[in-house]
Amino acid sequence: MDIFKVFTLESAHRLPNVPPGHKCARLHGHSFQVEVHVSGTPGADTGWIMDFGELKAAFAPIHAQLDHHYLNEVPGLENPTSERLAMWIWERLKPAVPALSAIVIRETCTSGCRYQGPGD
Ligand SMILES: Nc1nc2c(c(=O)[nH]1)N=C([C@H](O)[C@H](O)COP(=O)(O)OP(=O)(O)OP(=O)(O)O)CN2
Ligand SMILES: [Zn+2]
Repeated sequence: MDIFKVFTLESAHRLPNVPPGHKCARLHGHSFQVEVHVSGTPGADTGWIMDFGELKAAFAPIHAQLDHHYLNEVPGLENPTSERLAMWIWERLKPAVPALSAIVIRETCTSGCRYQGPGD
């Protein structure tokens, strides 16, 4: 089984490595939706895999680093595609949430990515 919690990031970015004339080379912003998935078996007493509140607390420092920030200026996110953002979040959240199983980024209503860890 897997549980998930959704976080929203209001962030600006531009993509520095796109071909000349590409619209994403220009500075623009998104309401990124970040789905954090955690897998496991519900505890016999708790009935849950992990408290959603604990997940929110683990994500809080990441949210603080990204929300209302220019992502290109965040170390490690110089080319902030959805794919890079998903991997960046995974690397920082995994130590606090070992059962982390996927990071899903929704960059727009129609575009996004899903990352399930190294090798994916
Ligand atoms: N594989 C990726 N492709 C693109 C990324 C990305 O992160 N990974 N990012 C962008 C841009 O940041 C852009 O803001 C989003 O692109 P797009 O889906 O083309 O946005 P639209 O709002 O124009 O989408 P439509 O629903 O088709 O209007 C570009 N590519
Ligand atoms: Zn964009």
